[in-house]
Amino acid sequence: MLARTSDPIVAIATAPGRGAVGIVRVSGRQLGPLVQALCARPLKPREATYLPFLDGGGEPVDHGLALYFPAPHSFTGEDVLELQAHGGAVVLQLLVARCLEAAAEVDGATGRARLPGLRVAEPGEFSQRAFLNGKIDLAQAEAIADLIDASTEAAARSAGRSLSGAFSREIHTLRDALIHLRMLVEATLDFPEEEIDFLQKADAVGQLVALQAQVAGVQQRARQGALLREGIKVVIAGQPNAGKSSLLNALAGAELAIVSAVAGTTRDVVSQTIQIQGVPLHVADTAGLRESTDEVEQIGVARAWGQIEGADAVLFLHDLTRADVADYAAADAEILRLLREKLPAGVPVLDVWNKQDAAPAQAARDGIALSARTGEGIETLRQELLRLAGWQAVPEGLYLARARHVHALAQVAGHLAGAAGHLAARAQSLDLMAEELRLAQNALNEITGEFGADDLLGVIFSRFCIGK
Ligand SMILES: Nc1nc2c(c(=O)[nH]1)N(C=O)[C@@H](CNc1ccc(C(=O)N[C@@H](CCC(=O)O)C(=O)O)cc1)CN2
Ligand SMILES: Nc1nc2c(ncn2[C@@H]2O[C@H](COP(=O)(O)OP(=O)(O)OP(=O)(O)O)[C@@H](O)[C@H]2O)c(=O)[nH]1
Ligand SMILES: [Mg+2]
Repeated sequence: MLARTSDPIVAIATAPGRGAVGIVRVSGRQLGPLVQALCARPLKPREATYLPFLDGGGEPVDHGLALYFPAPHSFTGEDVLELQAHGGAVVLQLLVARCLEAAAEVDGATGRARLPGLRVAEPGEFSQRAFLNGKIDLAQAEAIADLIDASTEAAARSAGRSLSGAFSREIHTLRDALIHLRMLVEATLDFPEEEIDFLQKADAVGQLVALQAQVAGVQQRARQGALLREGIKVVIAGQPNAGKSSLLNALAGAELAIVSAVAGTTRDVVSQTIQIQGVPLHVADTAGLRESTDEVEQIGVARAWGQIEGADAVLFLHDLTRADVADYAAADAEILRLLREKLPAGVPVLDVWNKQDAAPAQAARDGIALSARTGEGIETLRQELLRLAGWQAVPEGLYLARARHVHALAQVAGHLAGAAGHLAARAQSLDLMAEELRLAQNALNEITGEFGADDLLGVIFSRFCIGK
């Protein structure tokens, strides 16, 4: 649950650990008396002032820059005080403690506490206030967290674009077109005798078709953005000694997993996130799949299946030097049968033929032939992985969307399809069409948070880091 939104709050805004500068930030309704206690003078709005930050005895805790942003012209929309101090864990803790202490002190001028109720902020609470005070919408607030968490340049750039409001503006454009259509339909419902004429004249069908196309476009870019943010999980599976660990190492460009000629080397799952054109791929190397009497190996095989069941794509690795041996091929066929049985529909299984360097020239096989040892064919595999992930390298206009946004857009598309059905059926079901359009708008509004349940907000903001 989120804490009370009216309390003044304080937190260290910079990353934990040592740094040249560290910032303590306070947000609340009336910070003047607190400023007086800490800085011993009033601060000019939005101007950096170098001064000592004072403790209760008038001694400096640190010397730094104080910044005061009077409401509503601040990040949160409330009064904000920033103490930009030296970046040490202890000095910043001392400053937070000093803020709490000064807030509780009685102000000589008023006879009341300087800042009643000041408390340490919950994670995400500064951004939550910015949202509640209309400084940013929900999609932008999420973009702040995504920008901070971005692990690739492409992810950071598209989060920056969402933060600037580009994603929200597209959602607003869709919403405006939707509202226009709703007005048309609702007006027709109010004047039933003119119905056909009205909708035809305004080309309601054309408007709806155009809107569906726009939603499809945004959906596509949001899906790509979600991919950039979340990536996909790729599991390397196959018989012992196929070269699974060698392949993980080749993809990662590092000796992460133990490679040996002993069949059954890998037992624990070894996972690594690699990037291909900025798309994060979470790759897992697993134990070779075979019947075993070794207890530890059995556990390894069970873990491998556990990984496979959670995969977005499986690389089924085969040893080309043994692919024509009847027993080997039969074991592969059995593994494939189990893969099909255990994998949800739609999860691709890509055949990868390893040890091409050591295999005699072969007839072409479905899938990709490569050598984890020499690196031959690895680039082809990387491109194929991008394709499997659904990456289409849209060069411009990506937003770092979340699964939540993709889901909401799918709902919008579903309701619009419903509306189109009712529109085709005409008079009998115009009220049903109106309802579908209303539901479509609700789903759109959920993205920017202009309509949304409190629990949804709680989930989003509680995942922020403290002080954000
Ligand atoms: N020192 C510091 N750097 C920071 C932040 C901060 O809080 N403190 N931010 C925190 O995340 C980000 C910047 N976000 C901010 C957003 C709005 C305003 C602000 O003062 N807005 C006013 C005035 C706008 C204007 O002059 O154009 C407003 O919206 O009315 C400040 C910071 C990144 N860098
Ligand atoms: N010639 C050749 N040998 C390879 C290649 N890839 C792997 N090997 C060798 O095949 C053997 C097994 O490689 P690993 O990567 O340990 O195989 P694995 O599939 O992880 O095996 P388990 O962990 O036991 O299931 C090692 O001796 C590797 O050096 C390759 O592309 N060419
Ligand atoms: Mg291995």
